[in-house]
Formats: sequence, structure tokens, C-alpha cells
Amino acid sequence: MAIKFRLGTRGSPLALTQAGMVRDALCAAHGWTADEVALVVIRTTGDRVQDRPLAEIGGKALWTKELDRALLDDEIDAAVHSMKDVETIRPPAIAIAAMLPRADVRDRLIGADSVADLAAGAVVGTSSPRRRAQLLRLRPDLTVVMFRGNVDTRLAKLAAGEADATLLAAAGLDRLGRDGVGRAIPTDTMLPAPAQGAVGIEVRSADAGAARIVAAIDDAATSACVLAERALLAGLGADCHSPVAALAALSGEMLTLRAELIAEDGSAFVEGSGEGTDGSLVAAELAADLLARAPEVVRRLFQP
Ligand SMILES: NCc1[nH]cc(CCC(=O)O)c1CC(=O)O
Repeated sequence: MAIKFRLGTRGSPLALTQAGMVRDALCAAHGWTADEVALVVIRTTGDRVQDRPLAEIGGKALWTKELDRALLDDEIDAAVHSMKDVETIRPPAIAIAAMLPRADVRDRLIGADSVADLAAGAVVGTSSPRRRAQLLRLRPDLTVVMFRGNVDTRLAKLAAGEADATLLAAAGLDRLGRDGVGRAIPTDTMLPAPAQGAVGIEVRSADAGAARIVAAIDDAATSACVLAERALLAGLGADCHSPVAALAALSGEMLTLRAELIAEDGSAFVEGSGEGTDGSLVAAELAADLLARAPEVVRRLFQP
């Protein structure tokens, strides 16, 4: 047996599960056996530093920098990512080549049945500026404390009483077999992060062979929606420090994109939507529209 393809992944349980899903999809598409696809675990700065806010140690690049290097150094043929963690602007030498079918896009609340049901003044653990802003907008009485670490770490912190509740992506919980954990929050109550629930695969831009291999497992609707959500981030000049939520949906050729920008303390926000057949155009127009209508405290968080 010879290795036909090398997939780079982070080493967290969720990352390994997602890389396994990509391996299975590649095997099904190309008639390979599992041992012909190597999973190469790359340790990232984000995995090592758990005790400080991501913003302080450098943001989203923490998760992708080492995988980018391994890809560019030809140690791997493709890198598997949660698309939510992939920076808005990618190096020209790296291309997003495919996405798996999107999972449940919603956040789940763990510790109460709904945001409205949280006790007055409850403490909620999250390190996501979006979740923090959305929670405080809905419930200004809540106290939001920093919660980092992988899914298991956060559930352990909750069990240890460090907070009354926490929010996690349904996609991550489900993929880790925790489908019974928490209550899904409707997207009308809490719009998810751009690209939430999508697993993407990147290749070297110059590697047409790898791009072709990976394209065989692309879910076109997921790619169209997630690329539109990412184009919105680009139009806003937004990154992982930005309290922005966005969700696209496809109906035939028509793409609908909803988004909201929220002040970090939840005190102000702007929301809007757009639709059309060209996702990047819809995204660019919605970004401009939101910025034009945003209250000053919200607008100054964004630098297009
Ligand atoms: N930022 C961490 C991260 N990146 C992707 C997921 C979940 C899986 C997904 O959204 O695809 C999570 C955990 C979470 O937000 O609960």
C-alpha cells in the first residue's frame, strides 16, 4: 500500500474527526482505502496557548499558520480546516479547493433551555466577540466571562462551575458525538458566525492535481454560501475580533445572505440582508449597506 494523499490537520479531537470525514469522502470518491490517505497532525500556536484571549496572541492565523507552512513546504497535499477559523484573506499561494456538506449551522446553549430562560445576572462563558455581543444585546443583565479551549475543555469548565452556561457550535458537538448536549438556538435569535459548520480543504494554488482530487468531494451549495459569507467579511474588513454574524442560503440559483454587526457590549447593532445570483456581489453590496447604516459605535469596529 502506498500513500496516495497527505491531509494536514490540527490535533484536537474535533479537527481529527473532521480530517477523518475528509479522508472517508476522498476514499469514497476515488476508490482509495483509508490507509492510502495519511493524516498528518500539525501542532498550532492556538492549540498550545489556552489561557489568553485569541486577540492578544494574534487571532485566527494561530490556527492556520503552521498548516500553511506545512502545505507550502510540501509536507502535506491539502489542509483540513473549520472554515470558521480560516482568516478572511488567504495567501495567494493557497487556495480553498472544496468544502464538505455543511452541518447544523446553529449555536447550542448548554446550561439553560434558551437565552430567555437564563437566570437574571447569569454568568455565561465564551471567548467569541460575536456570541458575547449577541448575548448582551438580548440580555444586558448577563455577565460574560472568557472561556477558551477545545469543546471538552469548555464543557469541563462549565461542569466545574466556572459559568452557569456556555455556547458551542452544534456542528462541533454533533461531530464529537455530543448530539444530546445543549439546546439549539434558532438562527432568528442568534445568527451564527460566518462559515460556521463548514469543513474546508485547502491546497497549494499551483497544485492542479491536488485541486482536482479534492474538487471531487466539494459540496457546491456549501461552497457558494460559505464563500459569500467570507466575501462579506472581506467587504467589512472584518476578522475574528469582529462581532459579526452572517448566514447565506441557496434556493435554486438565488443566494440570500443575512448579516448583523453588533457593538461589543451589545448596546447597538445593524442588521440586513441581500439576495442575488452572484454571491460575491450580494456580499459586497450588503457589506456597504450595513456600514452605511451602522451606528457610529458599530461602524468604527470595521475598516474596509
Ligand atoms: N472557534 C473554534 C471552533 N471552530 C469551529 C468550531 C465548531 C465547528 C464548526 O463551526 O464548524 C469551533 C468550536 C465552537 O465554536 O463551538
